[in-house]
Amino acid sequence: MGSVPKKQWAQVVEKTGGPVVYKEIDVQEPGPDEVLVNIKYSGVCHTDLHAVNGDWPLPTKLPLVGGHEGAGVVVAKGNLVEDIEIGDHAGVKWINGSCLQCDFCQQSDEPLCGKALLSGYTVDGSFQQYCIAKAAHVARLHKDIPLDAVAPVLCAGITVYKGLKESGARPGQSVAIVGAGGGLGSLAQQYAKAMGLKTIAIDTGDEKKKMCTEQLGSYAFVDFAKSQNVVKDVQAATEDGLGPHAVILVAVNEKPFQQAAEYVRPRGTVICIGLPAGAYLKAPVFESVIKMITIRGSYVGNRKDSAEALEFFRRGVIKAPFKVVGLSELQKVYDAMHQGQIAGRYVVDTSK
Ligand SMILES: NC(=O)c1ccc[n+]([C@@H]2O[C@H](COP(=O)([O-])OP(=O)(O)OC[C@H]3O[C@@H](n4cnc5c(N)ncnc54)[C@H](O)[C@@H]3O)[C@@H](O)[C@H]2O)c1
Ligand SMILES: [Zn+2]
Ligand SMILES: [Zn+2]
Repeated sequence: MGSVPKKQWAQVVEKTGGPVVYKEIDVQEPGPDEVLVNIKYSGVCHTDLHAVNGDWPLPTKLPLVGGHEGAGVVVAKGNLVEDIEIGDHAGVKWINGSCLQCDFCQQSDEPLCGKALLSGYTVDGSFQQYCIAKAAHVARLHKDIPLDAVAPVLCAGITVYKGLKESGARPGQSVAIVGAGGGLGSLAQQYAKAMGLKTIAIDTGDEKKKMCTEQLGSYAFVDFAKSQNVVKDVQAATEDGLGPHAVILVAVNEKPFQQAAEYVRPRGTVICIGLPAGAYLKAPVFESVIKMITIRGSYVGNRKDSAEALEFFRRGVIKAPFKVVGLSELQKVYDAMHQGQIAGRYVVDTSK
């Protein structure tokens, strides 16, 4: 493997509940259809915190190296890999690999593949310096793309871009982004803007309000913690008071999943993306029927969605705030995320 070291630094979940342990571990060798990516930067997604806490009905591998927004350079590849070269820039996504043969893979619904490998969940992810992924699934990154800024696009960006497409919202229409101040939410506002949509941001606190309205392009902000009536306030924020055409739910609490159907516009669509632990969706049957509301789930994106979302970013129309800290400080990022204190995204630099 040439210049690839035998040992590397990683953040390891040794037991569910954490904390993560920063330590030296072995570098693995890629299999025949895999590449080894020298991760330079990795975004920290709330999913990584769900994985540490073990709060989803899907067990993680243990010990686990989390992370699934890894941007870096290909340093080794298996002998079956022909369309990506050593030295190319690549991104490790949530979908680390899929069978490419099943009903879903054949129809490019790779996230639905029953054999999908999940980076930082069922296989080791990007919170290490050298990460393995299936060559078919690593994102191809142009060399003019900065590896720190692009990291959050590899999950958050792809996911919200896909969710906006699934919503069917058209240019000129309005979309409520619920959880707008977080990683997915901040990128959702930027993708929506680039797609010609108007956004209403819903989250809490002055820092997030300022970011959403002054930096990310939302024309209105509803503070869910201060509002006496979120449903009324969201509807009132639309021009005719009838509510937004679509709602993108990226919040980490159950409440908004039980409110969105009430304020979405007749004929509107509620897209569920956030995955709060143990939560249930709720919608009034009467209003949902007579308003002809659609409620649907949206789960990351396929390879084409990923390439499209990355192309928006490469063109310079997506700019979301992020802060860089060393990989060694990952636990501090989790603590802040747990408190809901992060506006935008944290990205870890694997060299420190
Ligand atoms: N479906 C998918 O494919 C997919 C992909 C990636 C992440 N996710 C999930 O999306 C969620 C968000 O991830 P993230 O990394 O953006 O998290 P984050 O912690 O960066 O942001 C979550 C935001 O939700 C806000 N929030 C909490 N309660 C709220 C409420 N009642 N109303 C409005 N906003 C509220 C928080 O203040 C925070 O700003 C997580 O559950 C994550 O696992 C899903
Ligand atoms: Zn993610
Ligand atoms: Zn498959």
